[in-house]
Amino acid sequence: MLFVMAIAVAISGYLTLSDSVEEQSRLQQQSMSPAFDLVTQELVKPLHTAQILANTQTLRRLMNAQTIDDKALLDLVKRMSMDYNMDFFVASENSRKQYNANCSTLDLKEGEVEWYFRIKEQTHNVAAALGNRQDIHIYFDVKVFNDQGAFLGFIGVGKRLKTFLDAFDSYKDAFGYDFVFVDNNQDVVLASDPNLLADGKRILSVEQLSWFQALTAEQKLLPSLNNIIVKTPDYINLIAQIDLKALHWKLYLLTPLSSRKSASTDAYTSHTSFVLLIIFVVFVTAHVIIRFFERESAKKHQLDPLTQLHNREYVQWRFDKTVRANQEASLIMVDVDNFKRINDSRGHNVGDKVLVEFAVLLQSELREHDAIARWGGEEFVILLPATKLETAQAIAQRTCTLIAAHQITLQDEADLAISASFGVTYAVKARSLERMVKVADDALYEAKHAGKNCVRVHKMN
Ligand SMILES: Nc1nc2c(ncn2[C@@H]2O[C@H](COP(=O)(O)OP(=O)(O)OP(=O)(O)O)[C@@H](O)[C@H]2O)c(=O)[nH]1
Repeated sequence: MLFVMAIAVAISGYLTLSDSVEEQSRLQQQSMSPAFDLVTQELVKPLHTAQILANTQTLRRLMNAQTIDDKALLDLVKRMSMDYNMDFFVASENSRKQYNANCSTLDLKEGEVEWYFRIKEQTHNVAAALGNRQDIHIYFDVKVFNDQGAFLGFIGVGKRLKTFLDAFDSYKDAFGYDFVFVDNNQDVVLASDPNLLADGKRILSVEQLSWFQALTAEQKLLPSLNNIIVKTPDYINLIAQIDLKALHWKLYLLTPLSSRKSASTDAYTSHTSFVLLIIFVVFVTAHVIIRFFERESAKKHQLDPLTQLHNREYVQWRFDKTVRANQEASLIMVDVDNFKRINDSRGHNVGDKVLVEFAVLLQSELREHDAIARWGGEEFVILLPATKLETAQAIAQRTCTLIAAHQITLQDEADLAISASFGVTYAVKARSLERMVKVADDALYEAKHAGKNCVRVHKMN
């Protein structure tokens, strides 16, 4: 049983391992793909659209005019916003005005509109900034140039982040991961942890985050942290990194391994229980079957304590084999004559001795494949499989003669002569032992009535 249990645990371990690897890949796949989709849909797409529009001739022509046609530019912004279903704006260097999708304009005054003058000075042509603190938005600003490369202003798109953050929150609930957007200065610009959200006053560097600090010096220098596992005293995280090249941003997705651990533990528990249950059922079934066969076998092999002959069960078992083999069979019932008188006159012990010697005499005339049993009292049954009636009758007759000629020698007593009566029957196809015994018994009864010490034959109907 211990061996079986050890195998069970080993199988379970193997199944769990392969399952947990599958489970982990599946979880990773499951948890990452919606995040990638979300980033593409909510962030990369608006950014790319703004980049394409920055190069359109109509926009560049309107923005390149010395005197900006405010109405025409507002119309264009409105049309682009409707066409792409995004809120675009244009900030013009020549008019120092911002043209919004809702047809409003805003003067771009130095000292008041900080982003315009800051991003204008940056070398990158694309910038992203968080704004509108009450309903947080991300703004992508793409520089627009004329054919000569002179700076004309920006085309920008504002993306409301509430949907983005809500979606991330639901993924966080489902998969437990966190995200952190980091700009080219390694500053955290956007994160699922509200405490990390840049608020304009306090900008955190990614290097201040506990998981980043837990990385080795070599890992920190790697171009990508994809598939790096990082351990802090509180958690173990798997990192996935997406580079938003246009913005020079990186997105880190942190998936806690604890949820995977529990998935693996669950898989292990369920497999072990399943395998143990199967082992238990197999064990109990095997036990019951073995016990059944042991009992059957014990019954078959139980010998009569006095004569050492087999019992009825053994004859039944041999008879069933004959039936299965579709064989003919003969059957002889034998009964010691006047046995009561022997018992009464010579005592029970002598009666026993007679039965023992009688059994030996019966066997002496039988063949290897014949089956003999003590049927009860002084009555015996002999099954002769694959034996014709004539042969069985001849065997019965020989045995009858042998017994009648035999003298039982007794200590301090005169020898004792015995005889027996025989009833024989035969079946072309053995079907029912009970039936054959009944017919043979009838023949035996006839032999007794015919004066005993003789053989009688009754054929089966
Ligand atoms: N000594 C001894 N006697 C037994 C044993 N089993 C049964 N008997 C006795 O065998 C006797 C059988 O007697 P009956 O059935 O009248 O048969 P019978 O005297 O042989 O008469 P017939 O069969 O007509 O020849 C009974 O007295 C039983 O008590 C046994 O194991 N040992």
